Amino acid sequence: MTFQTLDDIEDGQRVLVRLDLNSPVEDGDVQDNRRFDRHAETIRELVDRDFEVAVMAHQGRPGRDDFVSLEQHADILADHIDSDVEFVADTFGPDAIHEIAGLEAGDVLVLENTRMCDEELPEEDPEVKAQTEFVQTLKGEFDAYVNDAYSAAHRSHASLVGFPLVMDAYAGRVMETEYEANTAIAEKEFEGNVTMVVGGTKATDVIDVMTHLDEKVDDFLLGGIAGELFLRAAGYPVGYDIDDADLYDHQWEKNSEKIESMLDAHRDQISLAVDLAYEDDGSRAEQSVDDIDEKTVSYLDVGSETVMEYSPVIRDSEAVFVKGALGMFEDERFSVGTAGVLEAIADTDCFSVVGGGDTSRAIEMYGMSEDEFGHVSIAGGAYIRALTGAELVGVEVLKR
Ligand SMILES: Nc1ncnc2c1ncn2[C@@H]1O[C@H](COP(=O)(O)OP(=O)(O)OP(=O)(O)O)[C@@H](O)[C@H]1O
Ligand SMILES: O=C(O)[C@H](O)COP(=O)(O)O
Repeated sequence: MTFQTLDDIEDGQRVLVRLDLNSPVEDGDVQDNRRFDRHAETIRELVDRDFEVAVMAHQGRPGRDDFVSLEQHADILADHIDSDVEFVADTFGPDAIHEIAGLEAGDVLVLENTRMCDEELPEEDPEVKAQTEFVQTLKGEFDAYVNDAYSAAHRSHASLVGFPLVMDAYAGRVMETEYEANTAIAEKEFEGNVTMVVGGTKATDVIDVMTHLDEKVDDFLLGGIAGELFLRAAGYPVGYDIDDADLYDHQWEKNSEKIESMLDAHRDQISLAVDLAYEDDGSRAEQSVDDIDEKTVSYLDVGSETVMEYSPVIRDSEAVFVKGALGMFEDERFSVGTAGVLEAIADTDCFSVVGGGDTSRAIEMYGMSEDEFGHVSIAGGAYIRALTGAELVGVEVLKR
């Protein structure tokens, strides 16, 4: 192991712990998900070992609907560790310092959303982040820093990269497990076919992964919003915003050239949806992409014919990686694509990895279990960067 872990720290210290509790927020309600479950193991261990624990985490980004307080996260975490968790609506000001001072052995306190602190977000070098007032103030309150937020480790934000430069720093259990699994996967060689299912909402992530893995992956099966943008590049009248939606056009402007050249260079490797699903009078309806003359509805899933085409490719693969959902699976009507490919993977004995904070939620939601997959990562962006062999800044600073 290249960094210190919880095996290397003496019990009973005052620790500042960075988790990634970034979650889907529906109508203001934070949705419980696998991230709580995983991080609870780290926190439970710290509680059992009499540490005094203050938790830092982020939620959403300023300006977005999911940029909310961590008050609900503290309650959800309390359920997962089956013990009290206090919350303070302050990141590093006098209220936070007061609550931190009152911590006793086995106590857990969640500090307010780190992204409510101005010094957290701009991506800057770890050396710059280490000198912020945020880091300099909190470091004096603790004996050590623990980073468990592997899924945010691709961000050079103060709470992730500043503290390890000025404090004793350790990797939490999630950091350790995800790092080992994802690094091993990146180094693995496969003799048979390797397939990657790519979807979700983030076109840049999808292009990145396709660009870096085009030699390792034999077949890319596309869906989701990213898949629609590829259909647009292939000449279909889909993949642009209608009504007030803001999902496609800005991503198209940023990425169209890359998508077009990717499609040109790798047409044989890339499978696009042959049909798409939309809402019609409250029900699911499907349409072949060849029959779409003009986009008049929002497509929320790939169609059943697409799943029938993708499933045999998965069955014939030695390894399958998933990043991003093929549709808006949170609504059961539009879960056919995502649940269909996940079931096809679960039914074969291929090596499989499912990544993405949101996407991995579909596993239990549709009656499958984590054991049916090789590795289920709670990371999205960090997972695909790791697969491409890229270093994660939050991990690198822990190694120093
Ligand atoms: N056609 C679609 N319209 C609207 N939403 C879609 C569509 N297809 C997929 N999605 C959404 O994509 C989301 C998952 O993909 P996304 O890439 O955003 O997250 P992720 O894979 O969990 O990764 P990360 O952890 O980086 O957020 C799901 O919440 C799903 O609802
Ligand atoms: O949910 C994630 O993928 C991580 O928490 C990083 O969040 P961000 O993409 O908003 O930086």
